[in-house]
Amino acid sequence: MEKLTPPSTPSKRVQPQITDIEVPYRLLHCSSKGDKAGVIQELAKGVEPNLADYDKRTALHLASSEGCVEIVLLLLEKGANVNSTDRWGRTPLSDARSFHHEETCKILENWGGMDPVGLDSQNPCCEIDHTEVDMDNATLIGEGAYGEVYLVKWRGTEVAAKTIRSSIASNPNVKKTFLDELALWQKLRHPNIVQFLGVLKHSDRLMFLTEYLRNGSLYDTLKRKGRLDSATAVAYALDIARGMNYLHQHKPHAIIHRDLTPRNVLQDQSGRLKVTDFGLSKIAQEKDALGYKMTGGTGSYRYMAPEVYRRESYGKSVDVFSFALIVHEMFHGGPSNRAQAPEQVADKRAYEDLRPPLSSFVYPESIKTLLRECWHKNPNYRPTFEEIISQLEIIQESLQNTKEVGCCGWLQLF
Ligand SMILES: Nc1ncnc2c1ncn2[C@@H]1O[C@H](COP(=O)(O)OP(=O)(O)OP(=O)(O)O)[C@@H](O)[C@H]1O
Repeated sequence: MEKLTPPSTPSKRVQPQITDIEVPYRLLHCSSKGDKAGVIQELAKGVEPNLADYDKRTALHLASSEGCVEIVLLLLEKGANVNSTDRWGRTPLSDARSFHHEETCKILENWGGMDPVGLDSQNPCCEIDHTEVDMDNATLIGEGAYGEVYLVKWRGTEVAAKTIRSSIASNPNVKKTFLDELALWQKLRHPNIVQFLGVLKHSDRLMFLTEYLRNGSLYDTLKRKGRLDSATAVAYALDIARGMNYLHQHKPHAIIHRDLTPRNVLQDQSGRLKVTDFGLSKIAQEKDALGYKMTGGTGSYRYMAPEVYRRESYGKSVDVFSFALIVHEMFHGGPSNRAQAPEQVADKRAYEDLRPPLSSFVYPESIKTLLRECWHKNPNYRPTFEEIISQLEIIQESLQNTKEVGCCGWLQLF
């Protein structure tokens, strides 16, 4: 399976970077472990109390999540920003509330702490009574990195039931993160986003329901059909881009998928594509034996943006990079470098700037230009999904015009 949980033995080229960044991050590690002496030591060395990790999580976020009252007080006294927000717009108070650390909440509130995502953390996931789901007649659809997926009937309607392995769900923090992600997912409504329905209550396993998409994943389609014709590929690309644009424009903070792959794009009966499983890659970031792991690595290697592989800070454009590789596969009929191990592919992309080939026969010029922009090594040069949608709409129109003109080969128009 090519799913990346942070590699235990990262590539040699990654190693020196980790060593470099791990030193100041001891403050974060000690804060999450409740090691007050360690925190005092780090602060005495001059480590900045507002130091944040790749997800912009500070020592105060971590101590608040764990309810380490003394460390929270210490950090505040040393100048930690009580309202620093992480990548998902969460403050230390949001975290303390999520884990019901009442005393910590009071301290943070006294210091002026606010909780901008309060509604998220107080609005639990929609719950479905497990007796309403007919598990006796469930059909196994498939299995992914997180668990099995079944086709079941809920109130007489066919839906997909996704189970989460007990090895993952048994960790209370991971479970909490997971339920928070689902609570966010349940608020989303978009034709190109798989609809979340609810989490099962009183079930012996952690399980949630989504709409059932009977045509399976884009991965299955490409395996079955191979290369797609240009009109279909562009229509599919537009579906994905529209779903992703909705996630990236989400307020108050953007939702980054971080694991956009052909397996996470499903097709409904009418042929429309929908994006699924966003945010779930977060639960792959389990804590290491020391209690805190400094890593940027989540998602599947084959579609991973170079900055994620190199464990640098990253933003929404990591999804644009993955999107480009998916579009490439639609024209190509699958990954171009199937024979190579996914991690090796990611390594070469990250350190040798290698990208899949763009043969002139298969790829219209306009698509080539778009792909080069989307997988640009500099994340700042990659277009937003809004810009991608505009470009794809123009390409789609040109394709339609070409069809109407009929006699000329469509390649001439690009
Ligand atoms: N809502 C759904 N409707 C229909 N089929 C689904 C649905 N969700 C998942 N599947 C199918 O179930 C299988 C397993 O899906 P799952 O999302 O668990 O893993 P994956 O996406 O294949 O891999 P990974 O977990 O590594 O991302 C896939 O073949 C997928 O097509």
